[in-house]
Amino acid sequence: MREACHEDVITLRDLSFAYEHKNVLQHVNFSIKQRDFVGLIGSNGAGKTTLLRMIVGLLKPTQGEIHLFGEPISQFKQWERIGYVPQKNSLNPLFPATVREVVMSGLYGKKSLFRRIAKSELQKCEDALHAMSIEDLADKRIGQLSGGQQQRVFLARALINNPDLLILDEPTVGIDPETQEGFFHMIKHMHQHHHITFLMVSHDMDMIETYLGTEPIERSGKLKFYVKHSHDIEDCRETDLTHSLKDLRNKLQSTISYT
Ligand SMILES: Nc1ncnc2c1ncn2[C@@H]1O[C@H](COP(=O)(O)OP(=O)(O)OP(=O)(O)O)[C@@H](O)[C@H]1O
Repeated sequence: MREACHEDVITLRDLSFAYEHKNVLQHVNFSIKQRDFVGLIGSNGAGKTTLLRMIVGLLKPTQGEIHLFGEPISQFKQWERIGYVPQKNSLNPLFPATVREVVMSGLYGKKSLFRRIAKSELQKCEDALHAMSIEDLADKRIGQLSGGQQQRVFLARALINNPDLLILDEPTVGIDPETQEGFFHMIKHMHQHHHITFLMVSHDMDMIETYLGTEPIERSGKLKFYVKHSHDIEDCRETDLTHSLKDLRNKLQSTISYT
């Protein structure tokens, strides 16, 4: 069971980044504590995706430090604690994998792709498919799915390790408003009941202001950080992720369209 505490999950110290000679981020300082929900806002080109890519180790800062769960990123090895859903438009729609293969790939991390897959790992995959209500899509090619369905596949992939931290880069871009609403219900539920820490880039100011308040807690250049801390959550009972999401899914299906 995850404990509510004040451990820093992400610490950014004096972080700067430049692509060749173009400065994108300068002297960013911010920390995210366990079970915070952080909304990262900024105009196009402000450096939001660049920041997320540094946090998940895909880009190296030009200057400054990143700590993950208290460890310098260069020494951090527990990548299964972090689920990352990149921006939809950075994916290749012709990728020739099935939904199940994409979700399973979330388990591999930095381990070999060619090792034997254990029964327990197959079960984790089925649970993640089930939680996102996409069991019936498991054998379809990812490229054949709608934008909303693809986002659920990538969320299932990010959830397969039961992560402590979920990093989402504009998860609802290109998705219709009703599906967006269902999606936000779901991630709020995951935040409140599953003690997951969230870092989410979004342009949806309605959702950000409704859940995280109207004032950013921190500004850095063109970036604004909106935060809901764990102690602001009224009801934070923890329940089993798969079953709880199934319940939520049933409730949502009876009120709004969720596909
Ligand atoms: N691989 C790259 N090489 C050079 N410049 C890049 C590269 N990727 C991004 N940039 C530039 O860096 C800046 C920040 O890009 P980034 O994608 O981080 O912005 P963003 O805030 O996520 O924008 P958006 O809201 O449009 O997704 C932009 O000016 C972009 O053109």
